[in-house]
Amino acid sequence: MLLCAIATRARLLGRGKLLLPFPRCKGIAVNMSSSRAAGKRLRVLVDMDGVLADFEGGFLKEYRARYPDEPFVPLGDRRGFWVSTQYERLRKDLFEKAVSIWESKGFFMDLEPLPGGVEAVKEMARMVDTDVFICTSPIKHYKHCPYEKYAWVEKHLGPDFLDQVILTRDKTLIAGDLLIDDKPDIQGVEPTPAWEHVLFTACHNKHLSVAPSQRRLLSWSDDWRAVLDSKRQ
Ligand SMILES: O=c1ccn([C@@H]2O[C@H](COP(=O)(O)O)[C@@H](O)[C@H]2O)c(=O)[nH]1
Ligand SMILES: [Mg+2]
Repeated sequence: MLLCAIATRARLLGRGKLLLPFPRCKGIAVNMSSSRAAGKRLRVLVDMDGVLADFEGGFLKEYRARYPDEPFVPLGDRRGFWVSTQYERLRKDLFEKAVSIWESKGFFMDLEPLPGGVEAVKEMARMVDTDVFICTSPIKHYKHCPYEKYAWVEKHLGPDFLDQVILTRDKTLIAGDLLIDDKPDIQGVEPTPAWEHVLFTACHNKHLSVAPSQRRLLSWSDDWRAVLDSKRQ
């Protein structure tokens, strides 16, 4: 109620910022960027690995360079989200070898952008009434990964985009209208996340049949603009 009253009396400033009109609050900006507060803004959460950055391709290239004599899984044979689990099935000790690749310095930084992803996110960010965030899970071996994820965003999307980065190991806690993500089952402590999960097609999930209610984005050449429009009121 109090917030409503404040919001009604406040003057809207630019992108979701309210400047309180009360003398004692002069100059205090309150962040009202949530779609609920602003009424009609669309909030899109975009995953990074497997959606913007080529995790699978980068992994296979590095793994083959480091372990040229070991068996490997061609991208066409990838099944299941966890690379490490499939390698472990190939041979037990390959689990650790797989993990050693993404725990290495430079792995996340050097991932190639997936075709069209950076351009799509930049375009989304320019759309009216649209907020876009990069929502990505860091690995627990935190020495390089979190830093390099920020560095990747700065390099490919620009320094202004650093404000839009959300690092979390539980995406169910993040509020948004859409989550574009290649992981088929996104679970966490929140049983009913606010977002609709749009499954981004990747080598490991392309064989899965999805529930009739679930939507897929086949690539960034697919009609992502229509998916966003379908969520606008
Ligand atoms: O076998 C694997 C494959 C990937 N990972 C890590 O999981 C996250 C996935 O993040 P998303 O935000 O869901 O894309 C990423 O940090 C990978 O490095 C893993 O731990 N094991
Ligand atoms: Mg992913």
